[in-house]
Amino acid sequence: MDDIELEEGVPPRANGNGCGNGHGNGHANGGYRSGDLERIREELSTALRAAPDAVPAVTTTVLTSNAPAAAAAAPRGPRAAAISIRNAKKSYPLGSGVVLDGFNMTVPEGTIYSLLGASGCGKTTVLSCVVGRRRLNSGSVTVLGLSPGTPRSGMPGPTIGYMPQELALYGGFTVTETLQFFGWVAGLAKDVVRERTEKLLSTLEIPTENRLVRDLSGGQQRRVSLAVTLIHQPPVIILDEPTVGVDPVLRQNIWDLLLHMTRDGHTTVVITTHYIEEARQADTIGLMRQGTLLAEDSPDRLLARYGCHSMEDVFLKLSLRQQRALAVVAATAAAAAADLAEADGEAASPGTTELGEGLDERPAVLDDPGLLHCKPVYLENHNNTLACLWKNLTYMKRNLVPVLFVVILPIIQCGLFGVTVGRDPRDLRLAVVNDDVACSAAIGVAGFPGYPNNCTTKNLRFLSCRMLELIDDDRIALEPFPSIPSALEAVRTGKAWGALYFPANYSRFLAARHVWGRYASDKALNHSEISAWMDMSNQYIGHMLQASLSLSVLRFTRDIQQGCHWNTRNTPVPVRIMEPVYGQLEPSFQDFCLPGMIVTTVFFMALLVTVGSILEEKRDGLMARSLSAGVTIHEVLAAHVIIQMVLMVIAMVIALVMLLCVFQLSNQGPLFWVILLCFLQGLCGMCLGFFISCLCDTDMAATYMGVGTFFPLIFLSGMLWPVEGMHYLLRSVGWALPLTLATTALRSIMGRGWGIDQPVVYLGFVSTLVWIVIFMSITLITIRVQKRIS
Ligand SMILES: Nc1ncnc2c1ncn2[C@@H]1O[C@H](COP(=O)(O)OP(=O)(O)OP(=O)(O)O)[C@@H](O)[C@H]1O
Repeated sequence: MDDIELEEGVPPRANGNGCGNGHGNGHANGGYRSGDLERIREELSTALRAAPDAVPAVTTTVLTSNAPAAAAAAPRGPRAAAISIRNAKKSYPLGSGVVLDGFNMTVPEGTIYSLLGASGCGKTTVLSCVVGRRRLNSGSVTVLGLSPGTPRSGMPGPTIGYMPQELALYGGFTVTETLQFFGWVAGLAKDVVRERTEKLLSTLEIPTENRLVRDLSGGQQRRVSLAVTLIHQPPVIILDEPTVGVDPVLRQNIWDLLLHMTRDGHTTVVITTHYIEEARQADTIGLMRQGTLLAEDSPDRLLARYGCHSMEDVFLKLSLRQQRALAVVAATAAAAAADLAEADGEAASPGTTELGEGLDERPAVLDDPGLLHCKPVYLENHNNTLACLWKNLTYMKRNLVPVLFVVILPIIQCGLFGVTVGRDPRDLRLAVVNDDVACSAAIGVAGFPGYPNNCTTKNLRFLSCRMLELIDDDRIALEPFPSIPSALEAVRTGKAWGALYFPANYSRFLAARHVWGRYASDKALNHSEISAWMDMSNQYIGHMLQASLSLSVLRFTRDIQQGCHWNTRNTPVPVRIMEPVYGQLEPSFQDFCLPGMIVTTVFFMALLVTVGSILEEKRDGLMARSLSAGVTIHEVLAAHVIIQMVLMVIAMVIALVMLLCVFQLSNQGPLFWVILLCFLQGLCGMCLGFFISCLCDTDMAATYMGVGTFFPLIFLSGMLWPVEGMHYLLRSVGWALPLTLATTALRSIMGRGWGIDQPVVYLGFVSTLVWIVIFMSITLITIRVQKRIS
């Protein structure tokens, strides 16, 4: 196994940046054997155990603005491991391949550790596991002796200051508001935040005037992000590429600041950077490639060990070595796989395990009560919800769109509903052919003689004209036609919705029909009938015209009976329509739609505003940063619930005022139950909004989900059509949905005046509450699952 050629054919670098045969690590021909690796390992272990300063010493410097760091090494004894990662393995559920593959890393307490590696090698993954944002598939991470993510570890939270790679700032906040929020979350007093803000702004050269973060340059924004990380002076600071896009002088300032902070040995910094040479200021450099740590040691020792003049060359050398090892492993027979894997492991991470072994896993500070500020911060900050509430309010102050949306949308929606839906169609044309009498000119004008004292077949006249007068109202416009074919042609060509025909001597035969009753002749019966041809292509208009004609006939019959002093109960249809128990004799479609309209408005308004505000927070890692700072997801949700509830109440009040006061739509029931049910429906919409924003990361995905739920809920809720009219399978689905029973309950409250004691009403409340619990539960479960698999 030792004979495996690990670096055959790699030419030694001849120029100044190349590596010589440094410290026994390489052969003159550039070839390395796993035996060499073994030797390197042993040397490192021996050195580590023999020398008291074997572990990277703390570099101290004075913080001077615009001055290069005067790094004065102060040799110190072995350090406790502030961060220790052992045999970490990690892959993403939706990612391709293994990201961390047996990764080991040891960060001595009170030092700066610079993690270097190519893009995509897994640096951010390592850091996010350290701060407790993600979990390893296997292996262990300890920070100050505790596992991040465990209860009371303070991680995520104030123990660690984490500057993520993405900006993760509220663009609509000023710099001071940003620091105020994160200071508040960290539990700092206002004056402490103010004092530290001043110092950080001056050190990091951030513009002090009250500029919005989004109006700063990219570099300035990154410095604000760094200031947010440092504001609470955490014992462990994790910085993911803090110097990207920063001017070299300022970059040095940032390093000076980090060196200054670690000077007393109580603050530990892990930093990733693309500027390899700047990493030489770190106490320890970890070189990472393809999910494993190739080496970790002080910069000088790395250079000396590999005989290189620059860190780039050390990295190149180790990378080639790893590549060779991996190639050999891939090409070797399966029988030797176990041995090869061992060789590969040795080649891939020389010295890392030994370095780790040389350190005490349990931080010394945990046994030293004098070093309180190095202990994990077990803050239980009950102010987080308040801080999030303040943040949401400040955000709303800067983004009035959601507020305007909540105020204006109900006005527009209810206004449009009031003026469009449910209003009876007007001026529907009916073609009339009257062969009875020539009253066409008098249609719509009360110009006929009254009923005679003695109503007989002979002296009852103009009955067709009286009938037409009773038909005519705002909804129907009668138009005379000379003949049946011409009237039918008008219907066929869409000029009229129907045609009516009064036969010759209609008045006389109708009088005979009334006077003679069951003795009336067939001729009298035939000639006393009106013929009607309707255009039924529009169901609502067709039915409305038919109903209007039938009602007119009834009214007309009563009119004759009253005019002639006959018994008014002798009607052609022996059904007496009494005053309705609930509603009106001619119910309006508007009244039918109204409850569904209110419920859906409140429900979907709350859903939209919730999804919008949470996605806004998730975008650019904003929420992730708050969570890393110690805010819990429950606190984030609680702050949103409070704000959304206020917005919802405003929207609901506007909607109800518009519908009930402005348009005077009818509500027979107690307003209290109407308001409470609407409020709960809003809450229900909000909870569905939470669920959607948990599932979706982009506005587009959320829009698809929102629209995808809108239409099924509208159609199945019974808002547009009675649920009783649906297919029986759909009916059961419809009743189970969040809006259906609530709409039915509201309809019963508003239309029948029922209270909570009626099953239909309280079932609406129960169903809404059950859906709130369901949406909240699946949201929390989703959050947990996402956390587990992230
Ligand atoms: N959420 C995720 N789902 C799936 N794959 C992911 C996810 N996050 C990262 N990866 C993948 O994991 C690998 C390591 O990513 P990571 O961000 O840790 O690399 P990095 O070294 O920090 O890169 P860079 O220097 O460019 O930021 C990459 O291949 C990346 O595509």
